[in-house]
Amino acid sequence: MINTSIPLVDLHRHLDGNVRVNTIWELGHQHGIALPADSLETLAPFVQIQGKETSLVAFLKKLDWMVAVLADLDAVKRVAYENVADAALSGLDYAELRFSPYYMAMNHKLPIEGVVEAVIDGVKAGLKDYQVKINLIGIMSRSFGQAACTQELEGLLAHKQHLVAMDLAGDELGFPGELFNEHFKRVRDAGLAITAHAGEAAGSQSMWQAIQELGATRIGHGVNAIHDPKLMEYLAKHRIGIESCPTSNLHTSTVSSYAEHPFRTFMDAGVLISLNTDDPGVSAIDIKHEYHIAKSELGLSDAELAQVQRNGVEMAFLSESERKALYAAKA
Ligand SMILES: O=c1[nH]cnc2c1ncn2[C@@H]1O[C@H](CO)[C@@H](O)[C@H]1O
Ligand SMILES: [Zn+2]
Repeated sequence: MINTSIPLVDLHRHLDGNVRVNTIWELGHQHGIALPADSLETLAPFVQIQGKETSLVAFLKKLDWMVAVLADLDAVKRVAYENVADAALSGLDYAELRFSPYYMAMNHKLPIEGVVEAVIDGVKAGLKDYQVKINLIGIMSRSFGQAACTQELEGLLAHKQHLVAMDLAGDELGFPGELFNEHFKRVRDAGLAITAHAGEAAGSQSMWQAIQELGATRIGHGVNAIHDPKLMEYLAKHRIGIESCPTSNLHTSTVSSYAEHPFRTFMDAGVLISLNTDDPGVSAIDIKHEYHIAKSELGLSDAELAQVQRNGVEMAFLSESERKALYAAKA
């Protein structure tokens, strides 16, 4: 199912949506933070999806316990370290880990720039112990409004040499992309690439906005493009990559079943599309699960899965020489 001669990548993976249940438990106890359950087994349903949620916003609440236990910068560093370990142990050759420092900092009033530094440190430490290539993407969490995103942007730009791109995540319906045009002008001026969550809770208009106004060259989810033939054509022609996360789309009720997921529609329209996990800790999945689902539920053949694997490498925020090196390591 996974072609071992092609690099396996995950380009859409929230570091702060992938905190181990055991780590939430340990950090909670270490820092005297009241948790909603008195055992590991009973804690899991508070942080992992059981069945599915009714909306994106309901889904996003599951991440709140993951950041509630980030009581100090060591906790942030630990979570970043474990994310590198999890990526390597799940068989990935390359992962782009994205994180929202404002969201990670807010419960315990940590310094935003300090959180960015702790994530970078934790990833560095992880790379000493595990074999995987990692790049970081900074997130602006739109759910906290424009001013919070300005603070978040500034904390991230202070360390822009450690980032490959910036993203906009959170409540897409409540906080449309137009509110963040100025923020993304600064991102473009800083020379970083841009991806944005769009067409997940809102319609195709949100994707046009992300592409034409924010400057996105990749789109997270993009599910709702299929209702807009002009957009589908545009995506294919301009090689705008769709970072698809089928299980997350089911868990947020963006699609009502795997059978209704439009992954195949994108492929048939010649759109560049890859498979990703989104919030592996919340969805309790790994990348292999998504390839398994793509085969068994989305109906992709092994040849199509190989194409999806290659699409991921093509979409990655890597230089051409890094892309070649990734392929060479598998040959
Ligand atoms: O599927 C998703 N759609 C939109 N936003 C998301 C998703 N998963 C996580 N976040 C958001 O990303 C930030 C943490 O990295 C938080 O703002 C969280 O709400
Ligand atoms: Zn996401």
